Amino acid sequence: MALGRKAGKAKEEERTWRDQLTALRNLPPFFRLIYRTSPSLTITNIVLRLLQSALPTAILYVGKLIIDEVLLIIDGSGDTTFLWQMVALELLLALTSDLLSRGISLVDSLLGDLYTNQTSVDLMRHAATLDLYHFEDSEFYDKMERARRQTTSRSTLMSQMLAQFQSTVTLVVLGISVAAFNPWLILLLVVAVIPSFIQENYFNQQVYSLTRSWTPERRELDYLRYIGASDITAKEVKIFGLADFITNRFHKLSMKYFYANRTLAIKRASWGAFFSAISSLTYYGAYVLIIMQTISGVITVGSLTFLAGAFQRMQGGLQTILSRFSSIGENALYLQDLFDFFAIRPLIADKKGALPFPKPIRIGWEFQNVSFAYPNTEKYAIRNLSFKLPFGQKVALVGENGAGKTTLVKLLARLYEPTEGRILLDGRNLREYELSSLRDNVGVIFQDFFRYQLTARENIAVGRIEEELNQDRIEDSARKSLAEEVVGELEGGYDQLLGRRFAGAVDLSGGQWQKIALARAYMRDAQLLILDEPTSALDARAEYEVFQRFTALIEGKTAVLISHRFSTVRMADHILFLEYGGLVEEGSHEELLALDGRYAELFALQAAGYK
Ligand SMILES: Nc1ncnc2c1ncn2[C@@H]1O[C@H](COP(=O)(O)OP(=O)(O)OP(=O)(O)O)[C@@H](O)[C@H]1O
Repeated sequence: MALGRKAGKAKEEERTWRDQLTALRNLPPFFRLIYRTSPSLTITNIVLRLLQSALPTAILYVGKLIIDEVLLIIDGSGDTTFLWQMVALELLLALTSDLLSRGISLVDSLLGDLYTNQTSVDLMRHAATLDLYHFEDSEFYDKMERARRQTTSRSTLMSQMLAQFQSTVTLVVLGISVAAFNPWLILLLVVAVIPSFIQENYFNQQVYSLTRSWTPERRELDYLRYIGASDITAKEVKIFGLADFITNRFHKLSMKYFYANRTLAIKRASWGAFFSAISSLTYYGAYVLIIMQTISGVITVGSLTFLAGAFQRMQGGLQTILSRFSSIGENALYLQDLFDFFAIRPLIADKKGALPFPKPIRIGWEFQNVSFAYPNTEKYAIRNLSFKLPFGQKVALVGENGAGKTTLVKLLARLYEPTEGRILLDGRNLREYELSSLRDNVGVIFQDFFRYQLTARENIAVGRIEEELNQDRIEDSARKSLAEEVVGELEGGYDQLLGRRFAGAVDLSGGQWQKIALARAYMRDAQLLILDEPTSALDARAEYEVFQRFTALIEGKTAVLISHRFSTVRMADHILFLEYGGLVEEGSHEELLALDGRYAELFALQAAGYK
């Protein structure tokens, strides 16, 4: 079944000649990208290559003049001064050619590095504009993975394009001079090279199809390599003895890919050898032709060396141009992946004439019959949810695992949009507000907040990174979130590198990390602050203290708290009890206890645990 699917997929991925030719239209925008990276280096590159492209013909021609002159001198009618002048000229040309080649490869590599950096930056910038919808879609990951690979390998395409231009000019110059002696040689050349070009092209397409159809597996291989040897997984891998499981899985999958690749490589090599033999045959055919013309006195011995040399160079040159052409076509196909990625547009974006976020908020939020299902799922994570969140209120969301609390928060922060129903803010749909000003005014600390392997200061400053240098604000936030005592114990204080990945870094306990992450909420200073269980690793007393401070310190702002601890939850003005994505009870702690429903039941259960 899986195999059948794979075969079907490979077919679907198969690229035709037409696709490859169509992909060539990616070259002009690609060239513009290169030019934009550095106009001066691009122009220098072209000028150097243009100069270099005339040199092979010139060197061969001077060689011909030298041999003819030597023969004349032997016969007694030559000009020795002219001969030495020509030898000196050839030396000069050879030196220039060497210098130009080195210049070209230097400019190529500088331009290539700049291009790689620039594309990586563009890629990161673009990825940052996309929605969570995209990041939860495996097809998107495949696309991003393919595009990411393009950032480094596409600088080769750049050199290829420029080299192609150079080789073509060289070939035209050589072709004109050879045709002046014997036009048939050109025909022979074409016969020698075209079939091998066709086979080359065919195999390039096959390789592309194979690589492309294996993207998910290659992603899996990368993933296995990562979990097999990473600071984050090392603990579990050891405890559960997973090393063999991971390496075996990696080995099996990588060998499958190897076999698929090997078959193709063998076929390619065999056909390649066959067509090379044809090329050699035609070269010797042309050689015989030129020798016979020399013997019969039609051309001089100097011309013989010129033509034999020029023919060989042209054959090599044409072969390179054609195979490079198919490799450019293939690379241009890969380039399509990069452009496809850049063409992905965020689904959540500003409408025309989007409104600035209200400052201050007057009324607050209202969920009207909101339902939401995650992409590619049928199941609703939020169902027909209606409630009001008045500005200034402290609301707690309660419910068992999977009840929809985090999802509700994501909707409130507009990381997702409701599938049905609407969310109003001050009477207007949340969609009508500018996304950037919304993000500025809504701060969320998630339960799975990220532990940046950066300094303590930076870990706090990410809450509002523009204030990275505002030490007072950072210290103030740390004080409020109880992170101050954590930082106080660090040898390097705020400059201490955290985590395990880099030298000199110090790792923190789960609770200490949470205190640091909570400081981000105070850095943020938004009108709506949401804490989605970032306190679960704190001991009961610390969590109580954190929330008590939190509600007191953000007086006048709206807060949404998620916690499984009722001692914390009861501090909220209003509590929403969610079950299966729907609202089942709401009210203050006392009201909900009096109701004696689901909330009271869970509260009693937890209280019993402490008795
Ligand atoms: N990215 C996702 N893609 C698909 N389904 C998801 C995704 N995230 C959550 N879900 C599903 O949506 C439902 C609600 O999940 P949510 O994370 O909102 O629950 P929660 O109340 O925050 O749970 P917990 O207390 O465990 O944090 C669950 O059934 C979950 O399986």
